[in-house]
Amino acid sequence: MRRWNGWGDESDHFELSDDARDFLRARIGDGRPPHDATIDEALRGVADSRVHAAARFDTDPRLRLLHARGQSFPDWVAMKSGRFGPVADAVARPASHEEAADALAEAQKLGAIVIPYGGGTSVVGHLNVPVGDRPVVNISFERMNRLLAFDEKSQLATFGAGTPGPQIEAQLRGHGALLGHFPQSYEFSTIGGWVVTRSSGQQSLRYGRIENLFASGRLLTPRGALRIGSAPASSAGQDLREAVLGSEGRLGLLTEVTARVRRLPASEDFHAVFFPSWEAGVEAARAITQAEVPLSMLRLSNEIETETQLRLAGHTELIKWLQRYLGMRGIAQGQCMMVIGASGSLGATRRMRREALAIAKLFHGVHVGKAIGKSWAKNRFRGPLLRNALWDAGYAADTVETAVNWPQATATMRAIEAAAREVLYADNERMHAFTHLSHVYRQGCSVYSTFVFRSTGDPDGDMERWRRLKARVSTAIVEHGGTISHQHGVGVDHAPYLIHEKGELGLDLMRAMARELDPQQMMNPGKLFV
Ligand SMILES: Cc1cc2nc3c(=O)[nH]c(=O)nc-3n(C[C@H](O)[C@H](O)[C@H](O)COP(=O)(O)OP(=O)(O)OC[C@H]3O[C@@H](n4cnc5c(N)ncnc54)[C@H](O)[C@@H]3O)c2cc1C
Repeated sequence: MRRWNGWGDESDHFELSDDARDFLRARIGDGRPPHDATIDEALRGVADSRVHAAARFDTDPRLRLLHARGQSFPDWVAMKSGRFGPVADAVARPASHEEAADALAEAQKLGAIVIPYGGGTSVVGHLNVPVGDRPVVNISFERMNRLLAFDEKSQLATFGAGTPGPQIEAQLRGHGALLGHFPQSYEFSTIGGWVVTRSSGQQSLRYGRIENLFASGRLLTPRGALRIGSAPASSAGQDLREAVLGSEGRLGLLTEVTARVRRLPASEDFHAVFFPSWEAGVEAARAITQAEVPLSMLRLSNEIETETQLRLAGHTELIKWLQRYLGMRGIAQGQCMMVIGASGSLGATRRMRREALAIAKLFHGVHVGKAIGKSWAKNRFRGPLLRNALWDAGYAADTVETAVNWPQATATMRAIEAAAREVLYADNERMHAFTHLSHVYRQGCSVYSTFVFRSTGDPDGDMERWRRLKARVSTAIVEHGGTISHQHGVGVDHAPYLIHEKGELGLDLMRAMARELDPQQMMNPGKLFV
């Protein structure tokens, strides 16, 4: 069963080894283990529903609670403390496009606000329930989780919008196909959620971001249904798929998604390369990308992330061997790890790897073989479980991400980390901040930073710290010309910064589109823009 107040399945744990605990203690001090609320305590805070249970809506308090939050830092503090804040008055769980249309019509009759719910993995407050006089309902897509159509010749697959990653790939495998969209939240996030948040998977270098995979879909707006996209390409005016991508539930319910799929690759492998410095690694990443080596992924960790990953992974013997080997090859302090992935036919995979490694060598990259890459691939969806273990040990964690042009990559990374560290100086506390580049483009790359700090032991104290952190790092991002989000979307947490990239007129255009399709402003108000 999925954890109600954390990440992952309840049976799935990521233990912090003694070495990992020592490492954190040395970096930021002893953690302060929290006192978490039980679900019964949390349920006591759920207000009575303001709507009567109706054909499509269930008012069960537990169900409402389980749909009330995502995975952002404020969501975690709310779930862990049991102080959820407002929850929706009812939840509908349609099993088809038609049932979703009925639920939307019923919500309209109730004069309710609708918050669409995919997998609940939002990390920016997309699912927050607003306070106000209007009732609020969740329309959740968890029952719309099937492959509905498969067009072998066109390589198109249509899914119910609530289909999560593993179910997508399992159903496609039977047709010898794959989608190849692997966000780290893959186990729980859904294809509908991916489209409306403009998600990016770990192997987007080969498979593309969700905007490249989204061929067409069905959108139920309060003003009626829209079919979007279909032809392989079109010059017939503006592409309405672009309006749906990133719409964050503001335009309506995306009920079905037709995605461009591929044949399953015959071979796939991941290799690790170590660089003597971050700067060498970034230049190698840029050179490999601009040489258009068709890798499936490339991820470069900075010095601190490299050390943190190796220490928290707990493979003591492998790491000793690695350090001896790297030492002999002249790589010691400041080492940065790059993981590259290649997928395709056996021959193509080998060729890509050879080409990438040859370029890496020009920047003094040392190839250390498959073991680390293999372990990264095996554990790539397990990383977020660490957040549970950190929390239990008294440490809080959060992340930010952006994308910038290549010349800004290093300065942005350093500025984000410096801003995060400065936040805690006033409290006489230390921040453990580390970064990687994981999505690379010819023009630039994403920059993804993680922060670990000691919990204050008090939900209000943690939130106060987080607000300062979020404000400082978001400001550092916009000052460096970065987007406020490369992959997580806007929600409420990033909304104040959207103006920097869209401008007033651009925001007006977005608001106008929502007004046109949703005149009663019932669809997820307060998210993306106000
Ligand atoms: C541990 C972790 C790792 C993550 N890693 C990545 C990553 O690698 N890449 C990445 O891109 N993101 C990542 N995310 C962020 C998150 O998974 C994505 O934003 C994801 O796309 C959200 O999908 P979801 O189905 O969970 O949507 P939800 O969280 O349920 O909803 C997100 C927003 O979409 C709306 N929505 C959802 N479904 C529909 C629908 N069918 N119609 C209309 N509106 C809808 C909701 O109203 C809400 O506004 C991560 C999150 C976590 C917690």
